[in-house]
Amino acid sequence: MIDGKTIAQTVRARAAERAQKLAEMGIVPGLAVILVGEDPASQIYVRNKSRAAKKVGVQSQTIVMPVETTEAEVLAIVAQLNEDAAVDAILVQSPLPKHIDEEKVQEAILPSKDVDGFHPENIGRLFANRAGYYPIANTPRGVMTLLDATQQTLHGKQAIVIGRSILVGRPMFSLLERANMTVTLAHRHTPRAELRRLTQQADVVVVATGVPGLITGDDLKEGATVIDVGINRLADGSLVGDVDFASAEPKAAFITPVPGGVGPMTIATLMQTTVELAAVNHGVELD
Ligand SMILES: NC(=O)C1=CN([C@@H]2O[C@H](COP(=O)(O)OP(=O)(O)OC[C@H]3O[C@@H](n4cnc5c(N)ncnc54)[C@H](OP(=O)(O)O)[C@@H]3O)[C@@H](O)[C@H]2O)C=CC1
Ligand SMILES: Nc1nc(=O)c2c([nH]1)NC[C@@H]1CN(c3ccc(C(=O)N[C@@H](CCC(=O)O)C(=O)O)cc3)C=[N+]21
Repeated sequence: MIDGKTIAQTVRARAAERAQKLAEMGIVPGLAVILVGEDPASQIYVRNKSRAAKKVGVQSQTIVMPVETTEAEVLAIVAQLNEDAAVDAILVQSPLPKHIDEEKVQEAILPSKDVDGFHPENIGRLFANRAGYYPIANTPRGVMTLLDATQQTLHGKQAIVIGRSILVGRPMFSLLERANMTVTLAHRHTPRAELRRLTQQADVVVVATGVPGLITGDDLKEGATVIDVGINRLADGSLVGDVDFASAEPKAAFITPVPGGVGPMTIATLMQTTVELAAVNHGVELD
């Protein structure tokens, strides 16, 4: 079992240390989160994020807007936060209500404050494997930290990423490719039988679809590493991932639970990125 909570704690402690260093220079890392409407996964995220920010020494504010908010109103808030020197990092919760063009909002955020790494400029840098600092989406970045913690060799091995969103799947693909893995990117058009054939060959399986129980033990190779990104709230109120944990766990060498796996890592990595952006934006070099 990959203990996301413990690894997240280590990342958070390191972020707190760096935030402390910045505080000594009079710099308090600032994070602004915009939440429009009510998405269950986003609400969990917002709640846990505020708690973590307090512990790390990040000044966080959450701007909650009703579901009928217009695109112009969201863009106006983004413009205001872009100008605000106390804000180093801006996060607009995804998904936005359907009447708002999400891409337009993502492109309105200054690339230097783009804590999700959604801006095409930052995505392009990641995809092109550019050197230098730029923000990378926190969930896939956190997954790389979890994989690191398993201390296995990734290069030359096979990985499959299921799901291709800009939030998880696409940056995950780039990061695994950057680790010199051979990566397959699967999605809704991947035929079920083919998906199974591909996952059965993979050393690392990352599932980010929002489909509970999509991957079971029968889909996996013996000794695979299974990363379950999915967060699904069932009718009975329980929280489950996209992997059928009971059947997958005996087959896997390493597996992340839900809750307690990727979720806490996302939060910790968000704190890490916020502190990094604060340093970069103030021209401070952190060790
Ligand atoms: N733990 C964490 O920190 C985080 C968890 N999440 C969770 O991860 C999940 C995915 O999030 P996100 O990427 O934003 O979701 P999206 O809905 O944006 O994307 C889902 C992706 O899964 C693919 N997909 C859907 N159904 C299937 C299927 N049956 N077979 C293969 N592929 C499929 C879709 O394919 P197509 O492109 O063809 O439509 C799409 O690419 C959600 O449960 C979300 O709540 C998200 C972010 C962080
Ligand atoms: N712009 C944007 N960036 C995101 O990164 C983003 C987003 N929008 N929209 C929603 C999804 C979802 N997401 C989660 C992060 C952490 C937990 C989390 O903390 N999970 C814990 C908590 C469980 C609980 O509290 O019950 C766990 O899995 O153990 C959940 C969900 C980030 N997302």
